[in-house]
Amino acid sequence: MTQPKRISILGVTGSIGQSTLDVVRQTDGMSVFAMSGHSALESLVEAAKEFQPKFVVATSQSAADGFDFGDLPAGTELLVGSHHIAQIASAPEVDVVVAAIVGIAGLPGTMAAVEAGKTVALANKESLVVAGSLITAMAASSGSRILPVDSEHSAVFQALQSGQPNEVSRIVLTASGGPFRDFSDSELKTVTVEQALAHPTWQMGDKISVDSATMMNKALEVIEARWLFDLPAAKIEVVVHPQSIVHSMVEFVDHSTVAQLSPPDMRLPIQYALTWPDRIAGVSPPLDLSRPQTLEFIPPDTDRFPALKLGFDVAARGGTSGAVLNAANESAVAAFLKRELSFTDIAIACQEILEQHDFIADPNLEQLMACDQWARQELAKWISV
Ligand SMILES: NC(=O)C1=CN([C@@H]2O[C@H](COP(=O)(O)OP(=O)(O)OC[C@H]3O[C@@H](n4cnc5c(N)ncnc54)[C@H](OP(=O)(O)O)[C@@H]3O)[C@@H](O)[C@H]2O)C=CC1
Ligand SMILES: CC(=O)[C@@H](O)[C@H](O)COP(=O)(O)O
Ligand SMILES: [Mn+2]
Repeated sequence: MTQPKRISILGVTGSIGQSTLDVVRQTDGMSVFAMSGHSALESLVEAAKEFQPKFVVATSQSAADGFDFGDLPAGTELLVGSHHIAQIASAPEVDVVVAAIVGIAGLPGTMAAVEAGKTVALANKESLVVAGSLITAMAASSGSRILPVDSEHSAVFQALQSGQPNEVSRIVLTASGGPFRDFSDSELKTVTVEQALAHPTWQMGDKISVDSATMMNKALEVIEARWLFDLPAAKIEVVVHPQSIVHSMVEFVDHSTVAQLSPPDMRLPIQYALTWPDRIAGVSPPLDLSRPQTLEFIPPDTDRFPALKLGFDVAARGGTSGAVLNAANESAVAAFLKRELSFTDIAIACQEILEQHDFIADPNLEQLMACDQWARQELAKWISV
C-alpha cells in the first residue's frame, strides 16, 4: 500500500485552509501532517480534533496566551509563535505544503517550503508579488515545484499543457469585475466596507475580497502570473468575465485559445494542486450545461479601476516595485476595513507611494523587507495628512 500524501496547511483557519480540509476529508490517500492558525484558535483546535495532525502551530503569541488548548488530541504537539511556520513547511515528513496565509505574513512559510524543495500548493499570491525573483530562483536550485492554487493560475497551468512554452502567444486572466463592476466614478467614491466584502461569485477572506472589488486582486495576479509562468507583462492580458466560469485562457501562436471552465469553487484548483499530475474524482460540482446560460467577456476599464494598471507596471518593472505595491495595498486595505480610508483612495495611495519609492532593480530579501516597511510607513503618513 502506498503512503498517504502528507500535507502541511499554513493558514488552515482561513477560507482556502478550510476548503483544503474539505478536499482532504473527501479524498483517499491524504493526511494532514501539520496546520497553522493565527487568531481563530477555536477553529484551529476543531480542525486538529478532526484531522489529528502531528503539529499545530498557533502563530499569534498574544492570541495563544490565555487560550485553553486542552481539547487538542493527545498525539498533537502544540507550537506557539510564527517562527514555527518554517519548521512545519520544511519538515522531512511533508510531501505538499499548502501556502494559504494571507498577505506578506505568508512569505516566510512559502520561502521555507521552497528552500526545502517541497511541492508548494501556492494560494498566497503576495509571496510572488513581493519576492517572485528570489522565490523562482530558489525553486530552480532546490527542485521545489510551485503549483498554483489561485483559480486563474490553475486554469492557465492546465491550459498550458496543450502546447509548448515557445508556442504561447499570450495568457488571458479572467476577472469577475467584483461587486462594483458597473458602478460609476461617483458611485465608487461612497461604497461601504459591507458592499466591498460582498463578492458576486466567490466566498473569500476579507483582504482578497476588497482586492477583488478594487481589481487590485487582478493586478496582483498579473504579477503572480509573470513569475509563475516566466512570461513578460506584454504577454499577459485581463478580461472581465462576470460569471467566473471561464477561469482563464491561453492563446497559442496558431491562435487556438484553450480555456478551463468550472463552477466557481476553490476546491477544484486546490484538489488539482494536491493530486497533480493526476486527476481524481472531483469534490466540487461539475458544470451544469442543462440550463441556458450566457458567458460574457468585457475589456476592463482602467479609468474606473486604476489599480489594474499598477499590476502591469509592476510586472514589467520588477525589482522592489512588487514589495512596495503589496505593502501599500495591504496597509490601505486594512485602513479601508477600519473605515480610515475611502475605497477609491486605495489605488490612488498605492500609485503615489509606488511613484515615490527608491527603485532597486535586483534586490535581496533584506532590501525587499525594507521597502515593505517603508511603504507601510508612507501609507500611514498618506492617511494622516
Ligand atoms: N479565498 C480564496 O478563494 C482565494 C484566496 N487566495 C489567496 O489565498 C490566501 C488566503 O486567502 P483567504 O483564505 O481568503 O484568507 P483568510 O483571511 O480567509 O485566511 C487567512 C489565513 O491566514 C492566517 N493569518 C492571518 N494573519 C496571519 C499572520 N500574521 N500570521 C500567520 N497567519 C496569519 C489566518 O489565521 P486566523 O484566521 O486564525 O487569524 C487564516 O488562516 C491569500 O493570499 C489570498 O490572496 C487566492 C485565490 C482564492
Ligand atoms: C477565487 C480566486 O481565484 C480569486 O482570486 C478570484 O479570482 C477573485 O475574483 P476577481 O476575479 O473578482 O478578482
Ligand atoms: Mn484568483
